[in-house]
Amino acid sequence: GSGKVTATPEQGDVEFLSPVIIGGQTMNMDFDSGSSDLWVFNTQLAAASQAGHTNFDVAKSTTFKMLTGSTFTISYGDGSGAAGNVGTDTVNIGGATVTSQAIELATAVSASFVQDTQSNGLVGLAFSKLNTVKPAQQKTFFDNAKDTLAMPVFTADLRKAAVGAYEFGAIDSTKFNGSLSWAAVNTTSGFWQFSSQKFQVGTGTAMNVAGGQAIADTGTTLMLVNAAVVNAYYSQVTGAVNNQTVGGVTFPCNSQLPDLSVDVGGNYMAVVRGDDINFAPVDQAGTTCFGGVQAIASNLQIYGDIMFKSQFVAFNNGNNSIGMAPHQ
Ligand SMILES: N#Cc1c(N)n[nH]c1N1CCCC1
Repeated sequence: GSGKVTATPEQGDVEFLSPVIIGGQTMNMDFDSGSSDLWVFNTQLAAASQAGHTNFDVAKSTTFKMLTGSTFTISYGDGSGAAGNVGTDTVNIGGATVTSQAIELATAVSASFVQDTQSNGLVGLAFSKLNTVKPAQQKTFFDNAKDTLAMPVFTADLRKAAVGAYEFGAIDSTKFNGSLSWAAVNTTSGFWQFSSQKFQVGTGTAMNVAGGQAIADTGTTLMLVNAAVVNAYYSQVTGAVNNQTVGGVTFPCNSQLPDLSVDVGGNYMAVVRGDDINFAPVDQAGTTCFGGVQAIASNLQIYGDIMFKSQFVAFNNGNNSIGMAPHQ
């Protein structure tokens, strides 16, 4: 079969939320191709952490089973994290169903998750080797579902300030222009990682990023790239400054931003629209804006939602490849 759900952007496209039915309870969750734990807000959490959230209630599920002795602890690159215990239940995402999916029940979550009351947990869609459950590591929803899907794929169709979709088991070719360009994925790191060794600012010449690698990460809001890319890009933007106070490059909100093209697997240049790189104002007057492309001090670049807003992306675990094409 296959399963399709909406992907609804939060204010400012900070993240995208999708409905997941767990033991008959519908939870709006953040699908994250950069991590591999499925964890939920639930009634074990302190009342102050539960406030404003939809909280999964084990007692209301007739199919939930505790995995006695199992725990999870996850921390993300932005310093946020969650920890708790684990059970299994039936998970239905748009019709794609797994009957015994590990459900990680947070007993502690960091402040940024508590404050984000629209999100009630994460669905990790990276490779299961990154799952944090102990003593026995658990599989992701996609790993559990893939053999029952018509095709071992899922796709991300994320749209700027508009409702998009995640689909499991099918590739909807009406959603992208032309045909998908496929790149080999190196699964060693547990991420959807591919070679990305070139970039181009606007209509300029293509430049090299030595040893450039990138991961496709729906759980990251921005695009975190090599400092050489950041410098080359913002050198073309009048008034762009590296603003330590706000923690990255800002520029005048009325800037005409160039597109940024990045190499995917050596045979496709994914064009990220300049308009999408104007992420958000940092001041009340809306005169200074924060860039959607920022530097990361590592060779592993993180292509997050800023890229997904320009590119339809297919994740293929059949032959471990990633397909991209401009949105239709
Ligand atoms: N940082 C970070 C991060 C990432 N690289 N992928 N997903 C992330 N998060 C999911 C929820 C909070 C952060």
